[in-house]
Amino acid sequence: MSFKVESEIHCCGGKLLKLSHDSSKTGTSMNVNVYLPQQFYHKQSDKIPVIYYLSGLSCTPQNVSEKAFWQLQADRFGFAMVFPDTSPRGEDVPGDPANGWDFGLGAGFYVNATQQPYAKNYQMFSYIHDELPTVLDQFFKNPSLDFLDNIAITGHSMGGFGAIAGFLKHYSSKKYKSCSAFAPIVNPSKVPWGEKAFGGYLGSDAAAWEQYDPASLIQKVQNNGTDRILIHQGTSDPFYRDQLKPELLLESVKGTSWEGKIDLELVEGFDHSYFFVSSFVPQHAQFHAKNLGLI
Ligand SMILES: N[C@@H](CCC(=O)N[C@@H](CSC=O)C(=O)NCC(=O)O)C(=O)O
Repeated sequence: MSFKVESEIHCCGGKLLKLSHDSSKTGTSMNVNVYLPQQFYHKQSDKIPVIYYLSGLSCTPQNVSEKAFWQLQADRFGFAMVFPDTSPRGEDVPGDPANGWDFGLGAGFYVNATQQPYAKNYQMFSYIHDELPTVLDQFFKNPSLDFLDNIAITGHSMGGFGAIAGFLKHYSSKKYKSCSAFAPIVNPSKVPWGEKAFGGYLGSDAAAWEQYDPASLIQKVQNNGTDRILIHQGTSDPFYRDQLKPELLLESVKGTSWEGKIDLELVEGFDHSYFFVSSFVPQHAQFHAKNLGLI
């Protein structure tokens, strides 16, 4: 499995690599950006952990690379960042019949579609959590970079959903050392964006939806330790009350081992944009750096 290096850009103290590769899971070429921090180039670290950042609806890997300022934090703590794309793309990849931006191209929702015509390409869960880390590890073949073991996951909006779902679905194997999210869709089965995506990709079977819905998943996994999930949500986010509803996650964990372990920070006046995301990236970086053993 080989990546094409589309460009290599000096950024902060390290480099942003814009890569593409043929994915066996999606059957398409996939774009992914990787930031390697200054510690990688100056050999200040033995093993550099990786944070996977899942972007939101309509995004490519460029939005976060250009507007979230993760690179400064990566240099500060010594982790690398992986910014995957949000869906398969290409002329033969089916999109939204309604031509919306909340389904189809740019809106893969990080699930494995079971419904036609999406099942062939929209295998984003397997792509993100299995194929991508493996092929990155094989491509870089560098013992200083840890794409597989000491890793964390975060994301924004649809990507916040994808991060929490992926973290919880792999919780028994502790695949991800920590999880955080910016304005995530926490209960997709109950909101319009999620109903449209799950209906289209997974069909009408409620059990299939529950398999990915953080508000259901979290009730089935036992938190025996000190794990916490960090979430920031802007109070002026236009999607807060209809699509995101972070309070539903707090409700769902009442009486479970996760009660009191979801740190939901409501931040007054912030919206849904990358002005919001970038404002709280330093806090999320510190949270993950601690869980990844960097501080
Ligand atoms: N493209 C749409 C706006 C869609 C939008 O707001 N997307 C958010 C994520 S929403 C949840 O998943 C986003 O991150 N946009 C990218 C950005 O750079 O801000 C439109 O044009 O209205």
